[in-house]
Amino acid sequence: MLRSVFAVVERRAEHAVAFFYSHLFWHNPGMRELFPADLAPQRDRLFAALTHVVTHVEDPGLAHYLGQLGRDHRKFLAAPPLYCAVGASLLAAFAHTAGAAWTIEAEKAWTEAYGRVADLMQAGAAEAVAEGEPAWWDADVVGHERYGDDLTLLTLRPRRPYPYAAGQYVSVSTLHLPRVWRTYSLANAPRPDGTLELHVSRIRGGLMSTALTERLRVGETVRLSSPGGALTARTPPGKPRTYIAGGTGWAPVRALLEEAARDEPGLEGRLFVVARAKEYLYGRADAQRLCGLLPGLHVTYITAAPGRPRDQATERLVQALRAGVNWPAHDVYLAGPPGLLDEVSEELACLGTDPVRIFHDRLPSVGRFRTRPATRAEWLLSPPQLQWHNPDARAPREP
Ligand SMILES: NC(=O)C1=CN([C@@H]2O[C@H](COP(=O)(O)OP(=O)(O)OC[C@H]3O[C@@H](n4cnc5c(N)ncnc54)[C@H](O)[C@@H]3O)[C@@H](O)[C@H]2O)C=CC1
Repeated sequence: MLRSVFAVVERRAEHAVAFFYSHLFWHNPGMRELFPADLAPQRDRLFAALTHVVTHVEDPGLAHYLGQLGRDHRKFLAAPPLYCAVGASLLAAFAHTAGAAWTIEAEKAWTEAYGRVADLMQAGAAEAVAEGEPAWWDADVVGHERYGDDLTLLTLRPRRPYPYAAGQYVSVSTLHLPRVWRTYSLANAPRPDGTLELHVSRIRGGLMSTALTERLRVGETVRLSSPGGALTARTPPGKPRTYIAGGTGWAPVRALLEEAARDEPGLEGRLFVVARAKEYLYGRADAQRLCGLLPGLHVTYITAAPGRPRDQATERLVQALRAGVNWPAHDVYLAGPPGLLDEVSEELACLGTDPVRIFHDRLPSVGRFRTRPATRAEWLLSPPQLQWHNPDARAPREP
């Protein structure tokens, strides 16, 4: 029942989301200020979350997932009245959009489902409060280094201990863009002094990357969410592995290598560092240093040929991967732009790497939100990619 109604609503997602926010803010004008000025990215997150729920209804892990989501939603100042108001507006949007599929049974099923979702999220939030976990971590900007026009290395010092594992990412918010949160990979393994490094690539039209590059200054404070991400898997000792970093995807790979240099300096593997051009290989010196500490790691740098488009570097990378041997034995850690992740994952699967041993996160690209497909044909031709901060991977996972 839940899925059949959602299938109809999802096909009219643009319309449903527009109706949902209009309904919410019309009936609760005070709640507008809880949301960012630009609601476009929100609509994808809302449907990403709903899609996750309806596709995992029978999954026993769903309750845990919703608990984590509730914990994480504290950074949006989500309190019980918001959960009630969102539920009412969501059901109104479904009723408006689902047409003949919105029967009495459908309304009952969705009302119960939303109630359960809201209860689990609020229970997760209450648990976090009881454990003393903050809604967000304030962190002081202690370093702001520019590399060329587009790249900034930020060093942050959280004001209280920030627990995370190498390879994870964090949502960041700054007062320059109230209520906007964007994900960035943490570029270092936990350090004794608690400082964190983020690599920010300025994206054309990207609000947050531009604010962090152009407007943020040393001495200011940013907010950090709890960490998330799938690069917390670890390869069993002795198993070979490959790290592939595209652009600022170097950040989480650097963190993983830092950890490996400390815990497993004898590891055998390959490292590919890919950038659009030579001057964008900002991690080269660091990669050399880490490879010095990891003598079994063989590094290859790949850039596009001068004057060629940046994606040519990916073609070159794919050729280099094809020249490698023994792919079925390797675990692969992959980070970079979504296009690179797709091409490389596909290629590695062809080369024999077990797809469940290819670890990557899909961080949302700022400024590239497309309209969602509205018809079955559009879905088929251009399936939506669900991209959002997934907090459901906090603790380091066992391999
Ligand atoms: N944990 C992760 O996976 C991380 C992912 N990112 C993602 O990286 C992107 C920003 O990175 P930049 O440094 O600006 O990278 P970039 O735009 O300079 O790209 C670096 C390389 O990635 C490849 N690439 C880019 N777009 C591609 C496409 N559509 N198809 C095939 N290959 C493509 C190209 O080889 C390019 O030279 C954002 O999308 C961000 O979300 C950034 C940091 C961490």
